[in-house]
Amino acid sequence: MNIKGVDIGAGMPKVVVSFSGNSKEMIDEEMEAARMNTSAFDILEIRSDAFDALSREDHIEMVEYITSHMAGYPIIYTYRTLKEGGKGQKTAAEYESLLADVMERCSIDMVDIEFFMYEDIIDNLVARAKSKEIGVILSQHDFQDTPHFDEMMATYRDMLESGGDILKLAYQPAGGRDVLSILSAVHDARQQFDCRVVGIAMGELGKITRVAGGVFGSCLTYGYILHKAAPGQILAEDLKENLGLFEEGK
Ligand SMILES: O=C1C[C@@](O)(C(=O)O)C[C@@H](O)[C@@H]1O
Repeated sequence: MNIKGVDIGAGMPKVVVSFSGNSKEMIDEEMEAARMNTSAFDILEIRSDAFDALSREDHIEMVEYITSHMAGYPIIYTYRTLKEGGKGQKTAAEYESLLADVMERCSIDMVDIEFFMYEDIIDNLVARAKSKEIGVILSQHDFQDTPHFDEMMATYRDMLESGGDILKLAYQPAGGRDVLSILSAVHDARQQFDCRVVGIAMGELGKITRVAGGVFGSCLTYGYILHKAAPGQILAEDLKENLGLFEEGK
């Protein structure tokens, strides 16, 4: 899956930085910091749940403001709902309408769709993304818990069957065993289903999954440049440097 020269799923995991500013001033700061750190990341994520207070038109304008200024990078559009750890308070119907509109009108390369919405919403959004040639990340987050290994495997399989190009799970581990379970699920899903996967254990305990997840098959790792978008995120610059440890021939 090659987007703007970034080959996702080949070689090292690609570093995604999340922009989570909620005003033009904050976004300007984030874009400026990104331009000063171009070697620290590969992909940009717009966390649009930060724009929840804006009207639809202003929301779209903010997204376009970022995509036009950062056009050289692959851009993921993510509206993270409250129940999956974000700030987004929209109902399922509003969520569907927003994502559909953004896919129609904005220059995004990938869209993050929360997999545990209603099935018909997922089907509609995936179909729309495919028709626009927008890459589909299907995701699930739990900021309280880590499910059992078998459940993670079933979720990865269901996500693949629903048309996900990248399948992403992010959970809060209660201990080292949970971190290992997540890495095992990443490893086995990658092997068994031959798909692009991401597995993140959040918090301090989970940092190893952000740095070493690629060894087990994770194709993306999320970091930050100015503001953390999730617990345990690592500064993009440090992330890139540490990923180098796992690079062949280094
Ligand atoms: O899904 C993810 C991963 C994440 O939750 C993290 O733990 O880094 C951060 C989110 O912005 C992103 O959409």
